[in-house]
Amino acid sequence: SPKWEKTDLTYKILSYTSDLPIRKVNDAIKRAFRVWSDVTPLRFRRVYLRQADIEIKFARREHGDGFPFDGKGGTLAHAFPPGEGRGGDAHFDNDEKWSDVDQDINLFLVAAHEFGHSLGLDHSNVSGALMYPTYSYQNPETFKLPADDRRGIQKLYG
Ligand SMILES: CC(C)C[C@H](C(=O)NO)C(=O)N[C@@H](CC(=O)O)C(=O)NCc1ccccc1
Ligand SMILES: [Zn+2]
Repeated sequence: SPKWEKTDLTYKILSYTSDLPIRKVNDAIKRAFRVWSDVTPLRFRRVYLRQADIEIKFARREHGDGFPFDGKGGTLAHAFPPGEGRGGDAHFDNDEKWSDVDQDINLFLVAAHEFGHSLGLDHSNVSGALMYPTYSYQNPETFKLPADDRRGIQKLYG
């Protein structure tokens, strides 16, 4: 499966959700990247003007990549595997109610899952894994990367 051939990766946030203050979105995304940099040699740097490896945006319905979102519920977000251009990019469905506390959809957890895809991970069939196909809330304050996800990412970038 495709992987990045460099460890210093850049990301750029192109748009936001109106559900959360900008600083909370920035922080959730920063913490979601840290989930993966904590267990690999990967480093993530935010850029503001130049093109980035991983471009992040909130969008609804058709948003230019041929994979339209589906309104509230269902698909929450999607991300492209490593590569040039849209490779690595992560899109979040702006028809979801994004949150940083328990009710609604926790942005940190979804972003950590999407960035797993951005780095080359597929879905896991291990229940409880971050890369399991379906979202289930857990307290982000006490979040610890499950062993299956750690194994998966270290197989790619260990
Ligand atoms: C076929 C893809 C495009 C489905 C999409 C996904 O896996 N994105 O990475 C997605 O939004 N999946 C939903 C579940 C679903 O649509 O049935 C989800 O909860 N993804 C986010 C997620 C999953 C597990 C842990 C944390 C977040
Ligand atoms: Zn997924």
